[in-house]
Amino acid sequence: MTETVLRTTDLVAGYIPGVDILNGCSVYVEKGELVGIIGPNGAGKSTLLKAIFGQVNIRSGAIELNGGDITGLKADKLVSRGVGMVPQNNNVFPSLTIEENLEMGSYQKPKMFKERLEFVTDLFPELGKRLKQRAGALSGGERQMVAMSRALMMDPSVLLLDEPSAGLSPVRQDETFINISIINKAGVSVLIVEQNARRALQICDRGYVLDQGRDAYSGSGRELMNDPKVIELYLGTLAAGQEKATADKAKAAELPATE
Ligand SMILES: Nc1ncnc2c1ncn2[C@@H]1O[C@H](COP(=O)(O)OP(=O)(O)OP(=O)(O)O)[C@@H](O)[C@H]1O
Repeated sequence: MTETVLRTTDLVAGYIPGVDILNGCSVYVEKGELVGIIGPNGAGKSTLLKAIFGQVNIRSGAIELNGGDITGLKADKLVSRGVGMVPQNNNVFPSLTIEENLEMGSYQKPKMFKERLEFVTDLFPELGKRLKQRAGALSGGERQMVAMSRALMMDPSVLLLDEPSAGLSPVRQDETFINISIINKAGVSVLIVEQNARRALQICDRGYVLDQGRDAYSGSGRELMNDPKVIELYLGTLAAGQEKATADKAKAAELPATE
């Protein structure tokens, strides 16, 4: 039986009074799922994650975590309830070591540190070897790995990732998508917002296309990637879309094997 970990229902939210950015947005994540949010610039993708994470005023609608109402809770409460968030920018403390960054991730429950450190270094052995290295000295992709690991230190019910591939080179983007798959395969439910729509849909179980603050389309990653309407409106032309998807898929199939 499926179990819904996160659900937004008819969410209306915005930054400035009288200006709504989300206009009735309903999405859900089942336990163990990797769900992607794609859509044009300004559609409200990042705003959706920020609204879930208590950083945007919610005017109406509801957010539930594991069946309990979390609408309007502030970020620190949400973290202790089981929401992990990796913002797009400034998501590591550059002057701290990797280990100190991970400690910051478990500051609400320091007793969990040892066990969770084992969990994240099992997922990413490279982290375990470099615990004393300063986060500021890492590549963009490695920093993203630290940021995601930091959010995993509280053993979240759901991990929210805001455009994790933004600003990374194509190779680092590939590494980041592989790392997200690794996290999800370890049983973590993930909601990811991405501008790199095709690449995100390749790794997602399900996805939503957000348009003007509404969930305009939803389906499996494959369905959305092959839906002519979605391709035409959001992924480029049909032919180019299919060509690119095939090339990306071939590349994706190669990458994990070459690690
Ligand atoms: N802090 C803010 N204050 C006021 N308006 C904001 C703020 N952040 C975002 N917006 C506005 O909200 C709208 C949606 O922005 P959002 O970042 O959620 O879009 P997005 O779908 O993530 O797009 P992109 O892919 O370009 O980041 C935009 O019109 C943006 O200008």
